[in-house]
Amino acid sequence: MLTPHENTLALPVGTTLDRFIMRKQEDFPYATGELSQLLRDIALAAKIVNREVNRAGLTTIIGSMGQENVQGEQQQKLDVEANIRFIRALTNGQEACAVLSEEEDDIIHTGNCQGRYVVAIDPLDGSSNIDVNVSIGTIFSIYRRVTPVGVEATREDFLQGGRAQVAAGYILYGSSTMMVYSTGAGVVGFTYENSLGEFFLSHPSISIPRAGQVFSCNEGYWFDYPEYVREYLTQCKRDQFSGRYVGSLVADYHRNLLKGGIYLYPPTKKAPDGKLRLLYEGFPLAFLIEQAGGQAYAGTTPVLDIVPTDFHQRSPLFIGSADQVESLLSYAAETASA
Ligand SMILES: O=P(O)(O)OC[C@H]1O[C@](O)(COP(=O)(O)O)[C@@H](O)[C@@H]1O
Ligand SMILES: [Mg+2]
Ligand SMILES: [Mg+2]
Repeated sequence: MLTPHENTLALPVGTTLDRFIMRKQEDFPYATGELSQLLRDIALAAKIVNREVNRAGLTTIIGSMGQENVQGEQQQKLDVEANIRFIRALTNGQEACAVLSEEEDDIIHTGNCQGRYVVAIDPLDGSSNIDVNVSIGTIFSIYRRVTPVGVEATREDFLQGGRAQVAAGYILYGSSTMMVYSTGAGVVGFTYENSLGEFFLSHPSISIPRAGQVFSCNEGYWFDYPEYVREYLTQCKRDQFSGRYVGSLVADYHRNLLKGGIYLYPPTKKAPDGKLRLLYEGFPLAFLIEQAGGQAYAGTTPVLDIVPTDFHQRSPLFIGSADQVESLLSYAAETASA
């Protein structure tokens, strides 16, 4: 008799995302199907954003909005477009009662107070790479609400902490488009077939190699990095590990997830708490990496153990192959004990 997880893994490569989600739900007869529908809603918005990304160079959707978002960062037209598309899909889908987006100051109430889930989202990640046709992405994180069904969601629904996530994932708009997610029973990946308009199972069970030989960080900030990070990176170079940095978190993360490696965004003078946002970048990617057998730390604290206090809170991020993250932590421990 197969366990529910094994049953899902037994599905063949080429299974459509819809069928996969349906079969996975059959493994849990008491599940209501709302989370499954929510994942379908996200996949639908991803297809629309994928279309916009693909033709961005031919439309007026490329370029800057000429204004900053709530993070004080230049907003790109595609940031705004992706934000609209995901919020619309989540609103129309009726499973999410509220959405937290990188592009919005406050929670967006969808008007679906019966919805049992809330979603935190980075609609378009790597926006500095849009204009130059380099891979970009979307990152999402799903919680079951703690407030009662029937009333509006509140801050508490979003500030439950990373270990409370029921699902998380990302879409990579790359040389092919992929959706990778976990509902807490391993990590699966689907590749989008443009002409058929479907995501197909391509990576039935993703686990990150324990020993990676890649480091990914913005070395332009080298002199701002903590000493222990510089020492670790120097050792990586002595060991002739490869340096790989796209500058789109989703793309850097995806490569390391499949091939092994560590991604580092340490605190810098410009960003003393790190640059990446906890609720829609750090938490979802940390949830996935633990599901894939890797590790994620913010300094010396596991990312998923951080208690969030703010929607747009930032945090350092060291994430990837277990051996590499542990090695980095040993440099941190040495510094602390010196
Ligand atoms: O230019 P930097 O400092 O290396 O920052 C790159 C990082 O910033 C981000 O672009 C932030 O994401 P957004 O594009 O969603 O704001 C990450 O994707 C990326 O890894
Ligand atoms: Mg981002
Ligand atoms: Mg973004």
